[in-house]
Amino acid sequence: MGCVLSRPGSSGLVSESRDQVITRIESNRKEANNVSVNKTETTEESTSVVVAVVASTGEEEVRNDEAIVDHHKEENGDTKEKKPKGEKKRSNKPDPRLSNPPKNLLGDQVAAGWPPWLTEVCGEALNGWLPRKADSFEKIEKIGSGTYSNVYKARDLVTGAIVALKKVRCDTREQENLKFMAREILILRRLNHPNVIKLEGLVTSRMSTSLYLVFRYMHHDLAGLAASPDITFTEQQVKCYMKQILSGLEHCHSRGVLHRDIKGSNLLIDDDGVLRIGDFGLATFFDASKRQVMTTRVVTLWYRAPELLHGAIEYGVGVDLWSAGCILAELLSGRPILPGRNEVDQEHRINKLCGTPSEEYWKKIKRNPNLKHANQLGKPQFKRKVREVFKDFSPEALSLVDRLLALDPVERQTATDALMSDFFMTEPLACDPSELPKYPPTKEIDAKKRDEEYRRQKEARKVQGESGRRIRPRERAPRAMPAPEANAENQSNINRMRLITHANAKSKSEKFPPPHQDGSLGFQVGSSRRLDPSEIPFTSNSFTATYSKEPFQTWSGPLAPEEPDSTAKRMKDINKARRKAAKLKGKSIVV
Ligand SMILES: Nc1ncnc2c1ncn2[C@@H]1O[C@H](COP(=O)(O)OP(=O)(O)OP(=O)(O)O)[C@@H](O)[C@H]1O
Repeated sequence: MGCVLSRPGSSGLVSESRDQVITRIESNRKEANNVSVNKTETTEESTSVVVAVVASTGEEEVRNDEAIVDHHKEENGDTKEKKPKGEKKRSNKPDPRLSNPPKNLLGDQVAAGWPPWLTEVCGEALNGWLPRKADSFEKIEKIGSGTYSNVYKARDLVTGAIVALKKVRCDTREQENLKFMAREILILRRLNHPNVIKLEGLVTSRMSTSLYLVFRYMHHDLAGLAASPDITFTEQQVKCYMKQILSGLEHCHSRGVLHRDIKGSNLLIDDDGVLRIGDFGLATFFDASKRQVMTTRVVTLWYRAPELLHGAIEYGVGVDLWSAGCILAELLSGRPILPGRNEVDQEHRINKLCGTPSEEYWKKIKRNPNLKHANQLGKPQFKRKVREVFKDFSPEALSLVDRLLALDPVERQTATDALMSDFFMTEPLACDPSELPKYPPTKEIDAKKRDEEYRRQKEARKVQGESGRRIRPRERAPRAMPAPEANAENQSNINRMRLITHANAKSKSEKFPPPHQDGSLGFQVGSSRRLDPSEIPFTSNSFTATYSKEPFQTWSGPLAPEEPDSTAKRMKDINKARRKAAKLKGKSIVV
């Protein structure tokens, strides 16, 4: 790439001046327009791109050594750029539905170093940015693994900052996948709030098919902290976390974004106690004033609102508030409150806790008329028991939990209303994030590593003929565990469904602990007894309920990267799994 200048006094990122960018763009425009999406990585670019394949943690990764350029021309989500004189004014009006940006803008972006496939799917989200190059970061270790991404801790060699690099799988043949990745980027660029993870930049190059999202490094996630046997939260700390979650949600909702996957492992926390909502992979734009049909296949099962389980295709902020209510009750009680094994079980648990939905409720929710819905007639009737089950919570906490877990989404009100509730206004007030304890690393992946190490040691002992059973630390006092993953609308979730199906043939679409592995819920491994919320010994003041001494397992996603696969094959797998599940359940399922 052409001239690269450092900008003194900036955040340390290396950038070009506007004139240089314009000159370079003009001189490269012709060449850029000839760049084809299908060119191979080894094609030589006039802008001195060197492509190297490096081995890292067993997987092959494409690393490009293109010149480093990246700057945020706008810190506050303002993507407007001044146009050179004489150039026709283009409308950069944001398009939530990712409609095509003007062709000449795409050309400029390719010239600026973005790969054409990326400009095609999310040109608008790239506005005002230039790509960072991969060799301006040094990978330290793998810290997370999601359905369609691997996350690495890395050092930004330009600024020295420690960052998280989320490597997303970008198969340019899979348009659906690209579309959802693009939506995540676009949404992240619209958001700017201390309690929402900020997309700091993108690492790619014109000829690259890989893409890294750069985020501030976050040391913990709430699922990891909550699952740690050594950590108990005080009410002040719970308030502090909840305040941050709700403030982040308030911002998302005010910008027309529904997160649709609020759960502990997506609530990232740094060493200063600041919580940021992360993983916008299932998020979507919404407009409360318009009717908008959306998928119900969102939100991890345990945190999924009843209207989604009931097939509502029109919904709003209530889905995130329900999840927030589940988290609040979980933090106060020390364990997940609605750990369903599948959708039917989840609905049943909700009914037992929140009461059977009324006729009014069914009239209100807008369900997909083309889908078969379970007949509600003849189902067991339950009375709402939220106030009984959580009777040990403080009155203010109970009142907020009761409101957030309302069956009618309208009654859940808004994040702003929740923030104004007595829970946050009465003593003990939320502590400041900086007053939260400094915790050792407690991510889900750390728990998984501990489990792997334990298994390795156990194997080694077996080989040595040692018979005595030692108790590993997490067996001593297991608490809330990270939840199973949701399935969802996008390809990544279709992939997820495939993996889940492989993991548990009985599962129609979810990954959940099978009965014999339900030790996490307070019962022995080997027991198939279900835990009813009413059986949980909740304590509101000490948050130190007694827990099972049995080992537990995390179920929040495969650690191994997925194999490349074709959409057709995936769909075949999914349909096969669905048929199998239907057979097992003895009824037909609408595919
Ligand atoms: N900014 C960050 N700092 C530190 N760790 C992070 C950061 N972002 C993500 N992680 C870790 O990586 C994991 C996976 O990230 P993320 O949830 O964004 O990916 P995903 O592919 O969408 O995952 P999933 O399939 O679970 O939804 C997280 O659970 C978290 O532990």
